[in-house]
Amino acid sequence: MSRLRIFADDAPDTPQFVSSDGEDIARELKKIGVTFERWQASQPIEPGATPEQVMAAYRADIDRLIADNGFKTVDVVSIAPDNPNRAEMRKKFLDEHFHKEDEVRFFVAGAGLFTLHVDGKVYEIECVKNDLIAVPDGTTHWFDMGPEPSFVAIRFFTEPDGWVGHFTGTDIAQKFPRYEKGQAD
Ligand SMILES: CSCCC(=O)/C(O)=C/O
Ligand SMILES: [Fe+2]
Ligand code: NI
Repeated sequence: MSRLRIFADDAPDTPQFVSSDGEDIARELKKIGVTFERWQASQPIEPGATPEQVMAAYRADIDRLIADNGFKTVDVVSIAPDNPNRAEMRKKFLDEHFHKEDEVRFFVAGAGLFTLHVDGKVYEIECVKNDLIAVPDGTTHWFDMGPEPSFVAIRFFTEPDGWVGHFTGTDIAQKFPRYEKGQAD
């Protein structure tokens, strides 16, 4: 089940808000310009499936999102717990950064932890299969797939270069909870 926790950015031990209700999560995130929707990831995909398999299975959803939003690039992050590069892949997103475009991700299997840092608050979102999240450009955040990652996410980019992260150099991400779970579905 997806879950949102909201903290003050100087109080990582004390969440001010906790909910796994989809409408609660969408309402709270809308206040900071984030879209959160639960879709239907209808095609069975296993973490570790190839990008080609994922793209083929979700072609209709991908084409609709591209047509509606003008995305220029689509890719897939698909990782199973036994991936030999998992520690390196996890590290890539663990520190606070932002993007110069919206971050649009559709989880079609497994789970991961997005944490957003906005106006003195920290929004920790466990995203699971079926969740679509769109984070506005410039929002500082980090993402933890956990020590035994297990998820598949389709990523949509408006820039032709795909994923480009701008790191802020802060240590805030190290003060907030990491993702200790693997699979959530
Ligand atoms: C959930 S997809 C992998 C993480 C990612 O693309 C990103 O931008 C994290 O901040
Ligand atoms: Fe990101
Ligand atoms: Ni990022």
